[in-house]
Amino acid sequence: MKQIAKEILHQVIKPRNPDTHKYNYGRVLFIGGNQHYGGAAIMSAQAAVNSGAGLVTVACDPINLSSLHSVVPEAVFQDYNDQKSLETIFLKSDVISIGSGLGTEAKSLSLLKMAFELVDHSQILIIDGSAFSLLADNQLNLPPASLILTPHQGEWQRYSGLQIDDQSSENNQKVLSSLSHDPATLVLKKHRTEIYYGNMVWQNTSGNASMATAGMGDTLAGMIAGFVAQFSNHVEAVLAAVYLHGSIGDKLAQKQYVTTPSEIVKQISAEMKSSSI
Ligand SMILES: NC(=O)C1=CN([C@@H]2O[C@H](COP(=O)(O)OP(=O)(O)OC[C@H]3O[C@@H](n4cnc5c(N)ncnc54)[C@H](OP(=O)(O)O)[C@@H]3O)[C@@H](O)[C@H]2O)[C@@H](O)CC1
Ligand SMILES: Nc1ncnc2c1ncn2[C@@H]1O[C@H](COP(=O)(O)OP(=O)(O)O)[C@@H](O)[C@H]1O
Ligand SMILES: [Mg+2]
Repeated sequence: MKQIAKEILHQVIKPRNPDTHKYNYGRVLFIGGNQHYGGAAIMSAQAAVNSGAGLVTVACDPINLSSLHSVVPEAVFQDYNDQKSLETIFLKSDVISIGSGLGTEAKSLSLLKMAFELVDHSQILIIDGSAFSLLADNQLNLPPASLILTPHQGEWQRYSGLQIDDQSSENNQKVLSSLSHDPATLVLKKHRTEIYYGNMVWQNTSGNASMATAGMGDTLAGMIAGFVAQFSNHVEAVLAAVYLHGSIGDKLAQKQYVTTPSEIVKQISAEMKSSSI
């Protein structure tokens, strides 16, 4: 298993070409944020915006509209009940992240099915949070797209059928390759998060227990979305996002006991700047 170290940031994050505009940095769509979990979609959007995604849209329950705009005015709102408009935005997106705060009700399942039907080979689909509970309880095949799965160990247990004690590299690789036709990226979140792609396995070396706070994974999904939207090698971009998320937490934990998602997102851009030099 390879260790992910700081060098990955310098490898992935490069100075921006001066002659560019926002659409060169990717269109990202989040589908999630039901009546109870609006915060999850908002935290993801905030992380993607601060990671440099060019245009971020959040398709969520309309109850979240004013809180979304008060926290992240940069994000575009889309009512997830308006199927036609959602489909139009979906087809124009480079990266779609579904599941953070999606919930497990009938609406959540119909949105997941819609995403699996619409997604295309040229798009990157991130699957997070509630989507794993839906996948575990319903017979759905993963679609043909560049897939990035970001479960925590409990979600992976539910979906893969592997008890946490049985989640060895060999077992995880075996299940992952059986789940999808094309190689998918698995980000198995835990104290030392592991990333799987084909026959490669990496272990993160950053992150700490001050980060065991609600929304920390939603924030990571947003950072991954922002990174894969703008950096071309999407596996390296995932490694960099995972490392940066943990290393920001490590810096903050030198001076504080608890780290919140809002504090992480404030540091992303400055850390990216110092890594790009
Ligand atoms: N403000 C908001 O809007 C927020 C919205 N959120 C949204 O909520 C949805 C559900 O997300 P969720 O994480 O609560 O998942 P859930 O399906 O209840 O599984 C949790 C169970 O799994 C187990 N477990 C085992 N290993 C684990 C590990 N490493 N890390 C964590 N858990 C681990 C553990 O079992 P235990 O160890 O306690 O026996 C635990 O009881 C999802 O859409 C998410 O985006 C949240 O982000 C919060 C903020
Ligand atoms: N003890 C820990 N050490 C390192 N990282 C942690 C620790 N606890 C939580 N994290 C990180 O926080 C995130 C939690 O993700 P998740 O459980 O999906 O959160 P949520 O769904 O509440 O947003 C993961 O990236 C995980 O690696
Ligand atoms: Mg989560």
